Amino acid sequence: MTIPEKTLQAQIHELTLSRCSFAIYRLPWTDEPILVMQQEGEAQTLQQLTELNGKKGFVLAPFQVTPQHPIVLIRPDIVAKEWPAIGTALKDLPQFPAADNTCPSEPVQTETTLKERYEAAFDRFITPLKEKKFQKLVLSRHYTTDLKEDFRPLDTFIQACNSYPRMMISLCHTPQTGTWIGSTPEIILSGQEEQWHTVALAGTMPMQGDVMPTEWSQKNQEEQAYVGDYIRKTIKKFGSKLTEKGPYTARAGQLVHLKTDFHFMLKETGHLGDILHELHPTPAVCGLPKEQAYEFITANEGGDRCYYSGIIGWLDPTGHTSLYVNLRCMHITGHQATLYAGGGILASSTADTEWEETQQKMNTMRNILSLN
Ligand SMILES: C=C(O[C@H]1C=CC=C(C(=O)O)[C@@H]1O)C(=O)O
Repeated sequence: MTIPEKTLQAQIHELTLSRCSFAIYRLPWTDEPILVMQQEGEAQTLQQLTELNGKKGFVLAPFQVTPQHPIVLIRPDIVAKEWPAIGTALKDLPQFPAADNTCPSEPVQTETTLKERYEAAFDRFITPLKEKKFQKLVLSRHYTTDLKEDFRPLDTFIQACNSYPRMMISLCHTPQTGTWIGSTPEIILSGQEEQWHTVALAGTMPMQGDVMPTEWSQKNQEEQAYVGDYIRKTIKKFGSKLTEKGPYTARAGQLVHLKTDFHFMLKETGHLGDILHELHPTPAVCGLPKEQAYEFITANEGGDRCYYSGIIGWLDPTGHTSLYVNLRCMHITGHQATLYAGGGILASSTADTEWEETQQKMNTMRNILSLN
């Protein structure tokens, strides 16, 4: 991706310190940054995904909606593509008030403390799995790291674009959500007119140098099949002419996942919010049975997922929609970043392997931070 002018880097940095609402994103296999910005007021907040029916804009939805973490919708007063047009669009902006600086610095935890905490959560999760109360539960964690003095969000966005051509890269800021940067491999809903697409993505292995490993363990195959079954069942309620491709091995940075593509037809696009409400959270980020798993995770995970494992992207019922699950992401707070990752746990899982998998997933963001 071409590097924008230095003034643009500084301008975007300033905007992340204000009460402006904007997103810059880049779709997989494209080289085109897209800016969506609200020129006045703050992003709309919603309490339910169904409220997105018929709406257009850039969406950031949390894993769990709470008063602190609403669904936000950035009104697309400005949409600009490519750096020169983005630079022009940002020239005559009104002055936005400064963001509340209410984020006290988090103490940076040692790896030993983080691992002990993870192991305790793993124990809470594995017991009901072994008792067959759940078929699958996704356990996630987060950790906070200090950023370099000269950290610039747009630099990191560009590093992510250059490092991860297959992923959807985003930098999103609203007063309600703060600043999020991510690099996600997982579509939740994309398409236009009658043609729609979603995926079942689960199971993880590291790349072997430049070679994609393709021998999948039974555990990985099972955890992906749960996601596939759930998506198939959900999509059948809304769409017709469902076709499926996979599971096949798909690369995501230095990892590979098992992926099934689902293509289907929608007669009308005014109810995309209903589909999202039914799909989210899929067993790729939650578990089965869904409602009980959701309750269990929010009560027992021991952390706040905020916008990690929620939904991020562009929604347009009359044009093209590209919505993703917000994975491999981080929340920027002052001079710190909080990175998030999780993984599917089955009764056969072991804590060490699952911990290692979250490390590898967090490396997606960690690696580009160290490039800055
Ligand atoms: C929950 C995450 O990944 C999901 C997507 C692909 C593979 C996954 C897994 O192997 O567990 C997860 O379901 C994450 O990146 O935090």
